Parts: sequence; C-alpha cells; structure tokens
Amino acid sequence: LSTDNARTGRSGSISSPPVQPDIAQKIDINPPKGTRDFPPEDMRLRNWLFNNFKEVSQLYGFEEVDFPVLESEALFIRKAGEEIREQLYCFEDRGNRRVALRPELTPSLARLVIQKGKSLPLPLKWFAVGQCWRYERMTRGRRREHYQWNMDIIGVPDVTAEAELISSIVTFFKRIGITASDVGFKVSSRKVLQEVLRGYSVPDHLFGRVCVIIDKMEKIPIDDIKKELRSAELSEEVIEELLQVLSVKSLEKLEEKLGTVGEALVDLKQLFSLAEKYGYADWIQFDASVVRGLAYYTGIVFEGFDREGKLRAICGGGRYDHLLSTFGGDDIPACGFGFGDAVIVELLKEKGLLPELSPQVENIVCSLDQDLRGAAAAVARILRQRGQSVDLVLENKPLKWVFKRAARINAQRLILVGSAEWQKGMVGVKILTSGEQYEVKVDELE
Ligand SMILES: CC(=O)Nc1cnc2ccccc2c1
Repeated sequence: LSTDNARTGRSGSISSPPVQPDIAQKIDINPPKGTRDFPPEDMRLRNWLFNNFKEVSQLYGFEEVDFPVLESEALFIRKAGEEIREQLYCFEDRGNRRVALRPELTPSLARLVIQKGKSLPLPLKWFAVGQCWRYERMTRGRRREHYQWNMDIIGVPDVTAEAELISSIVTFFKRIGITASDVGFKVSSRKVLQEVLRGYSVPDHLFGRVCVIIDKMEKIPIDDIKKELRSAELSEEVIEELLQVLSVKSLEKLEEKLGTVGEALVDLKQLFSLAEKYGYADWIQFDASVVRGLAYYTGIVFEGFDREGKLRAICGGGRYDHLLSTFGGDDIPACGFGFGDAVIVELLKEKGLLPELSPQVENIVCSLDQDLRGAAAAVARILRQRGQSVDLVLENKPLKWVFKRAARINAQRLILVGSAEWQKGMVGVKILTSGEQYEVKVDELE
C-alpha cells in the first residue's frame, strides 16, 4: 500500500491498514450507467417479445443473421449531423484501432452483404435482433443500450418490398394484441424532398443532411430548424418551399403541389394501393412531415406511432438504395426497419397488454431421507431422458420447504422418493394443480 493509502491514526503516526489480501474492494452491484440486467422475470418478458419478433420474421420467410456488437468506427462515420453519430459509443482499442459499439444494425448488414458479394442470390430477406449502443451524457438519464429487431429486404427496387415490411410489423402488432386503434404508421417518401431540392438545384450531397435537420421538426423550435437549414446553404426560398411541402396533408394535395410525374407520388400511390390488398390500409396514413433521422434513406420512409401521442416512435424504417455503394459495394437497392425493445413495452403497459409469464417446470423431485439422494438423482435422470423438466432438490429439506419451492417455481408435479416406496421400485406422485396423489413404478412415470 503506498503511504498515501495509509491511515493517520489518532496519535498522528502513519499506520497502514491491516493487510487483508483477499477481501475484494466492495464492487458496485449495479450494471454500468444506462444498461440493464435481465433477472428471470424480465428475461421472460424479453424472450416473449423476441420470440414474437422471430416468429413473425420466419412467417415472412426471412432468415436470421447477426454481426459483432463491436464494429470499425468507420462504418458509422457519416457527415450528416445525425444524433446517432454524436452519441457513438466509440473508442480506441489496445491495437490502436478506432472501434465502436454498434448504434444500429443496418451498416453491419450492408457490410456483410458486400462481403458475401455475388455468392448471395438476390433478393435477400434477413432479420436480426441485436443490442445497440449509444453514449450520451447521463444528464438525460436515458438508456445507453437497447435491443432492436431489424428486417431488411435487399435487391428489390419496388415498393412491394416496403409494403411487405409494413405488413410484417402489422402482423407483429396483431399477435401481441395491438390494434389499428392503438397505433398507426406515418408514411412518406424522401423523394418529395429530393424533388423540391432538385427543383431549386440544391446539390445532391446536401440531401442527407437536410433530411436529418428536417427530422428534428417538432423536436426543436422551427427557428432553429431554419437556422440549421441556412447553415446548410439553403436559400430562404427553398426553406419556405420545404416547410410548405412538409405540411401537405394528403396525397391529392401533394399531387397538386408536385404534379403527377414525380417518383414520390408513383411510389406512394402504389404503396397505399398495396396496403389495401394486404388489408392494413387502416393502419397507415400519408404524412409528409415524416423523414426519419438516418441520413441514408432515399425513398419511402415510415414510422409506427401510438395514436394517443404519449410515446416516442415505436419503430421506423425506409428505403436506402445507395448505402451499399457508399461502402464500395454494388449499387444494390435495399429497405428495412428497426423496432426497439423499449417503447413497445411502455405501450403494452399503457394498454394493459403485458403478458403474465411465470416460470414453468414439470417436476420437482425430492428424496425424503439422506441415503436416497442417489435414487432421487436416478428418478430425475429418467424423467429428463424422457424430455421432462425436473427441479431436483439438492439438499435435505423438510417437505414444507419443498411444497413452498414447488409453488414458487410453478412445478406441475411433485415426485417423492421415500424408502418404503423405493423398496418396491415405486415413487410417490402428487399432482400439484389437482392435489391428486398416488404411487407409481418408476419406469411407468411418463
Ligand atoms: C427508448 C430507448 O431506450 N431508446 C434507445 C436506447 N438505447 C439506444 C442505443 C443505441 C441507439 C438507440 C437507442 C435508443
């Protein structure tokens, strides 16, 4: 211990604390700021949610993929002023490499598609459920990690892909009891903005940045939006026109504004017509103000929202036709969405739709005296070999304790190994739901 660790006793003399080599420093029992533990009860809810994500993905014929949580920082360096960039959880590793904990999954997916190259027959339909990270000042007390469900269709240029993705989310909502009166999707296309900007010959390289600024509408004062648009070299005239277009309330009005030829109208009309065919027309609405905050979207964008307006966006996505080529890959069209694990749980709480999930075990096995421990283990083995789950009591416990544990772990059946019965190759069985009890030969236990 260096002297500055030494305590100064009352006498003023320096004395070191008694050396206690293996008493660890008291560690912080909480997880790092902004992160969560998942004790059994929370893990049951998480598994319930993720199983619904995965079952819907499989229902739509998507294949599961995953990527490292740690990626090269370069994958996420975009110069469009995105919040996701400002909050990147990045650092230099011991090999002096700039790395980052992924803030989203799409760039990793793009990287893998390029890596696999021609060996992957298009279209690809991939899904992932992965933890994503951000580093923001804890002043805001928000979480620094969450899990995202992503579904992506790579290699399909038509809005039939977006229609399929929205359909999969509607299916997910229906499975967990959410209806079109609880949530909806605001749908628009960034091609609306693109047509306006091109109409005023604003250079294309400003497109992503302008979208990121406009995504902050309703989040920061309109004057700050205008200020940021000016700093992006937009003229007052363009700014006014942009804000005008963003307040358009219907496709018909948009057609009046933009005329019929633009791709934006064609895409949106086709999407709304497909929605009718899919049967989810009452879940979606055109809303020109939806742009989403990621720079790489190029076409249709959408976000799920709660109709009571109490929560942040539930999910969001869109078309990103040039992301792969910005990474040096071919110019393969793609679209996808991200669905976080936080807002949906808040919504389920609001709607009283959180499922009641309790632990499940089919059997609890215990021996009533010391030298029948081996017998109890043998009974557990037999049941487990038959695919039956068993909680084997591992210590000498009174029956009262066993009944209490059986109730807590929601065991369906109690198997008692007692010396008298065991002499006859029998065990005692008590069905804990009905209270029925009987004796049975061990090899007749099913
Ligand atoms: C509501 C919530 O927890 N949002 C959240 C939490 N963690 C994140 C981590 C990375 C990117 C986005 C994130 C978003």
